[in-house]
Amino acid sequence: MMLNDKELQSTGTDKIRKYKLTLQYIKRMLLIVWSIDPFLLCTTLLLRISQALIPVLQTWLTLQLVNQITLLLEKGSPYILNPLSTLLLQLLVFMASAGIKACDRYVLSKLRIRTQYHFDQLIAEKSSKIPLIHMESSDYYDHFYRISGNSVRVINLIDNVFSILQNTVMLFSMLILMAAVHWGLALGVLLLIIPSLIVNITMGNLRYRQMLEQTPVERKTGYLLDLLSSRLTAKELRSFNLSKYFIDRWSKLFWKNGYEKLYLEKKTSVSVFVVDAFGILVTGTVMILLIWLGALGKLTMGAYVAMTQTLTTVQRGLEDIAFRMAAIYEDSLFSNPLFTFLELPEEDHDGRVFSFPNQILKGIQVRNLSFKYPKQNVKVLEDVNIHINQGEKIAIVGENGSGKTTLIKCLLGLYPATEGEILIDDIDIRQINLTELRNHITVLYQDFVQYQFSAEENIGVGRVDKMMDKEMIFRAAEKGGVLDFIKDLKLGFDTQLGPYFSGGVELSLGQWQKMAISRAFFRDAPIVILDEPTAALDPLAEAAIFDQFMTLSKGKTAIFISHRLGSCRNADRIIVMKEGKIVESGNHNELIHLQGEYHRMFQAQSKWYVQEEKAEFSGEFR
Ligand SMILES: Nc1ncnc2c1ncn2[C@@H]1O[C@H](COP(=O)(O)OP(=O)(O)OP(=O)(O)O)[C@@H](O)[C@H]1O
Repeated sequence: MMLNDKELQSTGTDKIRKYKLTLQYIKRMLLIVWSIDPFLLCTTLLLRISQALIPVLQTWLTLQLVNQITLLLEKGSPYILNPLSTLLLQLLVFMASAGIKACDRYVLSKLRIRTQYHFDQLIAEKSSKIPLIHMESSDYYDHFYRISGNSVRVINLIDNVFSILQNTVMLFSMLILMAAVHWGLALGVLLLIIPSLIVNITMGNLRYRQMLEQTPVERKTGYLLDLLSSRLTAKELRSFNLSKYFIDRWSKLFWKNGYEKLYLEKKTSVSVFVVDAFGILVTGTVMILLIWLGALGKLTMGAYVAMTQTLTTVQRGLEDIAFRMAAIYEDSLFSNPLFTFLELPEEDHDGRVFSFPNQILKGIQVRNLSFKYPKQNVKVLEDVNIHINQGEKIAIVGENGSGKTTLIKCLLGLYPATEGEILIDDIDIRQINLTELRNHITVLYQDFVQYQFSAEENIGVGRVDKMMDKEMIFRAAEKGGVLDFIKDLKLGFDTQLGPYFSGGVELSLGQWQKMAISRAFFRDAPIVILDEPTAALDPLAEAAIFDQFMTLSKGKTAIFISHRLGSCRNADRIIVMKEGKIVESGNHNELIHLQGEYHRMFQAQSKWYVQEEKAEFSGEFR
């Protein structure tokens, strides 16, 4: 059962339930680590128990050694053999202890790396399966921020559980030894644990609540730092003299959280001091008890030395237990977002019982489609109806924000329709196998990815199963218009692109776009969608790319979005969108004759070109 953030903030109201949940988390984590490597887990357990028995053995040897040395001092050299053999034994125990510690360190490191791999893999897989619509909300990014780096807490938790076990075994053996001398000694050291435990658990709780509250501001400070250091923003920041403005904003946010953190640290430091002072008083009382026992003649020299040594060891062990118990509590709280994240709903594969049609016959039908973004009241798409025939080339045009990209994302099944449906050959896309649906559509977004990989991989990722087919990559590069420039690169298709990694060659935005277009050609799917991927190309290059797409996508259904209406003239049909609705539909000539929205936009654009032409003739542009 998962604990949500609100529940966690209600401290004091439901503590028992929270501690029960902590135990559940521990159990869950132990089971996960057990599933990762049971052998390593058992080895760690054995090593910790062995380590736990060393201090009692050492204390007993110290007791013997001091008594033997006292005897040697009193009676002379015939008594030398006993202390020498005890000393030798003690050295051997030290050696064994060092060996066990070294093994434990290595085994734990191995377990740590394997656990981190396991969780990072789970997080990566989960992230790739979360429906895109969830990623449109800031809640997702707050959540993701909270879990980043927290997978390491899982192994910390295991380490802490085992250390507590080790210390408990050690303490019991030591307490037995102390109680054998006097019961008051054992009682005194037991008193040390309680305040330390309370303070550490309370502070852990406060730190967790602070982390939850501070996440949004913390993310903003991170974002501002990224803006200040990123290559993508460097140009604009310098040109607009924005650095000081952003540094000031970052500084304010940093200190907002910084002061809150410092306040908590101050509270923690005061509490720790109070606990330490109490510890000193208890230790002092126990030491007085020892001296009193000495005065009564109930303590040998060896027992006195051993007891003071025991006192330090026990005190350290108790402090360690208190600290680790609090750490476990804190780690389990921090693991809560991790487990919640791993339980987020994934893209729905249920009910997707249909395969993608082998051959599309009836085309794509959008029926009464409406769509709202999460937490928004306004419909971004409203009652959209389109029928796209198999092999038809459709252009979608409209002003910024009219809903073109959102419509495409609905068509791809990336956003679920709020109302209405989308059918391919009469099959609702919500019922088509998701992998097949994606495999049959090539889509090129306006914000396509500039992969910092080789030129060959940049094209190859369009279709991973055909990535090794160099001939096919070559042809895709040719179609996308990048072949000549790739040939000119020093290492040809093997050249690393982008400036992020060593030896990388940066491309112009237009060249990156052509790489992305080649990738789309390489994918070779029956439905092709281009969401304004040619914006960085000059008008001639854009027209050429669209014409080439038209020719090369013969027999395929193609949908493309462009703001340059000249590029859409050759489309079979142009769909005009305005404020989330389809307001006009027809070919170029029909829409021009209609004298409506398309005509208005076309006139505005052509006027611009005509004016430019006139200006050039009259020398205004020189
Ligand atoms: N993640 C989001 N959350 C809320 N609203 C959004 C989100 N993304 C887009 N919108 C809104 O949806 C509307 C349609 O956006 P969309 O990106 O589909 O328009 P578009 O026609 O493709 O615009 P452009 O031509 O500028 O690319 C806009 O009003 C936009 O503000």
